[in-house]
Amino acid sequence: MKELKHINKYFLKYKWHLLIGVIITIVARIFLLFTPRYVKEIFTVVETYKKGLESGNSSLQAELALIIFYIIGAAIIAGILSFFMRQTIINVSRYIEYDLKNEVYAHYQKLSLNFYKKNRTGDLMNRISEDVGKVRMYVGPAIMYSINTITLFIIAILYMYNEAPVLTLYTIIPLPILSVAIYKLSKEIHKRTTIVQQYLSKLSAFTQEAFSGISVIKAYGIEPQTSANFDELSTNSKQNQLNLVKVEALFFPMMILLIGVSNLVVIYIGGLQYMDGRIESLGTIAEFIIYVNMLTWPVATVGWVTSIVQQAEASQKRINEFLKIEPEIKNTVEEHTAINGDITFDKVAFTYDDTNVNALKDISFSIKHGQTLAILGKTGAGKSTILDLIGRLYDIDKGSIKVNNIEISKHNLTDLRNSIGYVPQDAFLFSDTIKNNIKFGKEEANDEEVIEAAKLAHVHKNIVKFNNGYDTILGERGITLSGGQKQRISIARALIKDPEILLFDDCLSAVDTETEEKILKNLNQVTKGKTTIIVGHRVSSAKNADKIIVVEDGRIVQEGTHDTLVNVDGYYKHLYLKQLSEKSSVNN
Ligand SMILES: Nc1ncnc2c1ncn2[C@@H]1O[C@H](COP(=O)(O)OP(=O)(O)OP(=O)(O)O)[C@@H](O)[C@H]1O
Repeated sequence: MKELKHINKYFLKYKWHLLIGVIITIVARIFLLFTPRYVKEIFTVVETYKKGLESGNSSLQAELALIIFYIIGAAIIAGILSFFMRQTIINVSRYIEYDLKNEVYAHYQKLSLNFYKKNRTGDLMNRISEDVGKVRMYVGPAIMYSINTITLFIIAILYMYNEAPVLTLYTIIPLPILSVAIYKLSKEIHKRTTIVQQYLSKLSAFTQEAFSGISVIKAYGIEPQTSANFDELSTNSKQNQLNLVKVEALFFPMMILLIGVSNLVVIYIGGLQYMDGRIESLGTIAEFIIYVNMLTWPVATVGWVTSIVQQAEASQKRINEFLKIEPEIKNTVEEHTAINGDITFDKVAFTYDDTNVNALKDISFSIKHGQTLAILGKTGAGKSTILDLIGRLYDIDKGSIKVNNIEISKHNLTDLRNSIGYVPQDAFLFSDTIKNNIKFGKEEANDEEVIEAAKLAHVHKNIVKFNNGYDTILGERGITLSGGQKQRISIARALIKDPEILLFDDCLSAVDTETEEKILKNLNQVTKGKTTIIVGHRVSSAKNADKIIVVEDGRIVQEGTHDTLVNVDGYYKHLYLKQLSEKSSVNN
């Protein structure tokens, strides 16, 4: 129960709902327990009548009618109260499920990128859905059935003991056996459920990845292998489900057997006692048979509830594992910090935790507010890493990064990120309209602003050609768009934000050089007064920059402007000449 302590704060939040639920449950059980007593009453009335103590038939009918009326009345009241019992306790479990899901989701969002690299998406999804669902079972049904059992047990045993103490003893003897048997069975069910759960987790992680990468799977024609892998996983999953069903199937037969045995005990011992005259009325035996049947299910639920609690504990443990993870990147400054866009890197070194790749070894440069910096270099040189560090997606190991002459860790993290318009290398679009994808950069933007941003990113003409224009829904990851269109929508998203700092990570790689020139020309206008960093592989995207740096293996190997760098031997001049000759060969 250590892990489930986490839920206590929610119990406290909904304490009044729960208290009302508990009271209703108790009252409902009291009404339910009227039935066996009235059944005994019926026997007594009939027996008394038969003994000829009653004077007339009509009185017997009237008395029986009254008792039946009471039984029906008590059953209706117990039914109505049971409805409200569920409406309170089960509703609370749904509220807590909702709160817990939101808590986990909000926490996921705070966690750093490293967390997402270390954990598979399917696993994250499972913990927020399946595991939270299991914890709900503890919050709702487990608590409801426990109160139910305790109340029913106390009241019923009191009534029974009062009526026939010895018979009570014999009646309840089989119940602990039932409880222990169900507990053992539930434990086995739990063990097998955990295995089923693990396989479901693997299956959903696999499926999620396969569908995200469906275009690659199709392009490589590896559907048969993927299907075979899926088949293997789902066969294992099915086998485990069958193993589970086998033990689950024992549950009801075992209960029916024990109820049968208990009934026989009541009839046999009750019969003997009736013959001995220790029990006055046969009604007592009927009453006890109803008690036995009423108590069997709650007693069985003791084992079942124990298993629910164990499962919830295991699930909450998995949830807590994630909730305990502290975000690596923390906002340490609550007050707002102004950002105008001066950026300085001083001897920055950075190693990715998960791969141990020392991506940046010694990077120093500075760029003033309103200037443009271009970063070039071979693939894997560390260019994207530099951009990620400006947005503080990771914290550096050595050196310092300052924005506005203040260490970035001393900036309010939200302000820092809000001041950045970032266009990633891999444009990600949500399954939503084009308009909303662009407005993602500025939710309150109006249609004119959206169109303006799309025009600047040179994608407006493409969008209006779609039947639904800006309201065109994009498939998952925008698969209905070309790579270049996706990149340009991603650029529009950054531009509409009108941020102080614009970071373009090789975001024109999928557009032709002609469109690139047009976009760059537009960018020249928009980026006036903003600090802009363009990462690329083409000289065309760097030549107008105020400063160019060439990165190689995590270090700056060249620094200058286009005019200075084309005159020095090195990567930039080489690239320039190569791209110049490619261009002239295309023109010829
Ligand atoms: N998220 C990450 N986790 C671990 N290692 C990473 C991660 N991103 C990049 N790396 C590694 O860090 C090094 C620098 O990568 P980076 O993406 O910064 O290079 P780049 O210059 O932008 O390359 P490209 O031009 O291909 O985009 C590479 O060796 C890469 O494998």
